[in-house]
Amino acid sequence: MDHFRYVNRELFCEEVPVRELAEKYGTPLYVYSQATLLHHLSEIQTAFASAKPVVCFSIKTNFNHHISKLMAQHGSGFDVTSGGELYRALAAGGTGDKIVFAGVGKTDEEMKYGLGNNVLLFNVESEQELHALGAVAQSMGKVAPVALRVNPDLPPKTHVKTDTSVKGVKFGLDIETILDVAQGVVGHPGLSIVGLHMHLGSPILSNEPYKAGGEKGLKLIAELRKQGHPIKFLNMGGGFGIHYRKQEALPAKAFADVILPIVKEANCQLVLEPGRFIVGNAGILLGRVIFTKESGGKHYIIQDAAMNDLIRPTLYDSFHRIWPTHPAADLPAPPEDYEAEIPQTFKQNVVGPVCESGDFLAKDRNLPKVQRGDLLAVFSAGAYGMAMSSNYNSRLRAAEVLVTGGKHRLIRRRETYQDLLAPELDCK
Ligand SMILES: Cc1ncc(COP(=O)(O)O)c(C=O)c1O
Ligand SMILES: N[C@@H](CCCC[NH3+])C(=O)O
Repeated sequence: MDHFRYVNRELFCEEVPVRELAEKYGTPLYVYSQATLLHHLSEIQTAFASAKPVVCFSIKTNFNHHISKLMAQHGSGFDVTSGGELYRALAAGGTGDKIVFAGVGKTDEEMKYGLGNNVLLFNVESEQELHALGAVAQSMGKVAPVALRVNPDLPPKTHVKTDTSVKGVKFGLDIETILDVAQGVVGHPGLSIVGLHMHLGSPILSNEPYKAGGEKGLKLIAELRKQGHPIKFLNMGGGFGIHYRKQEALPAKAFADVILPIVKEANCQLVLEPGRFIVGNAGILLGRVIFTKESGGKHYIIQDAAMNDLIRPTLYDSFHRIWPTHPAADLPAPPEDYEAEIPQTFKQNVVGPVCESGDFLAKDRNLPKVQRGDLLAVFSAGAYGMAMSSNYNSRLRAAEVLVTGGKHRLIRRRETYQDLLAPELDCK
């Protein structure tokens, strides 16, 4: 469910017309619906309730402090992948017992930071990391709780740049070598191998990979226990897909249907690391049309949201629905099928002002004619949108607004020109 809908040809977020938000806070602007966020978190909590999972919101998808606080207040823990993310998780009220620390390149300092805050699990991705973590833990008089991350070597599931469980990616321990690595640390005084972790890729639109990965995991857990490792946790990661193009994603229950029997058979505590599923459809990006032009036979809409605000189309050729916030009387709300003939539309490229040919939000998209000053909504932008934004071209990062019911509040102010220079001016 999401709470962005057209009423009388005007786009609302919950009970607020988004035009009001653009007028008050300016553009480009990220707008989030609190009801959608909490609905998706609770959909996961409910679907997996019988296993009493530790749900760790993957903070990399959207690290806004106010969103993290909402997550913590509603029972979520955090999946973090850097010292900075751990800092944010703790600042939002997260506690170590519900934090998992992932990442292929944790530094000694980051390991110390995690150990000092008693994180639930370190998801360990290589033999060197395992030994380094053991040494750091010993130097602190601690034992590090470890979930070994396995790369279960499954067929491709998603975009080549975001598939994390095919052979040859940098993530996890190869399924062929993980048991040897585990054997090498039996009895290590600084390590306790208490879990198995996998994160298959993102976004995934089928539950089959979770079944296949989980079944491989079951065999590994049995072998690890034979080696003497007290495996208590099965962390199935994140990756649950969302609706980008149309109603194409599975409900959380479909993932629970395949994961719950595996966790039961493994006799483990389930850990999950969903990100996109919770926040992806809870956010839109608003851009205002600056100019339109024709060039080389193509029609361009140049608006003020660019690749530095939302890099997913540039990076992965990702599809985000885009539609005017005030479509004309005879235009529908965003169409189900942009490839089909839509009356009064023609193929246009939606681009930003950045000096790169790759700066686009949509290519050859059926869209109606727009004018200077019109507002466009880019849908499903709540995950990996603001989080992957940058100051490229010295553009100011967008503001973020959270809507709940008929109320709205700024949760990140727009950057200023002074913000751009500040870290440099700190260096005299
Ligand atoms: C280890 C790990 N866990 C969780 C996630 C979150 O994935 P998603 O946002 O698709 O749920 C990611 C990102 O893909 C990840 O790398
Ligand atoms: N950042 C990606 C997915 C990678 C997830 C991180 N492991 C996206 O925008 O879809």
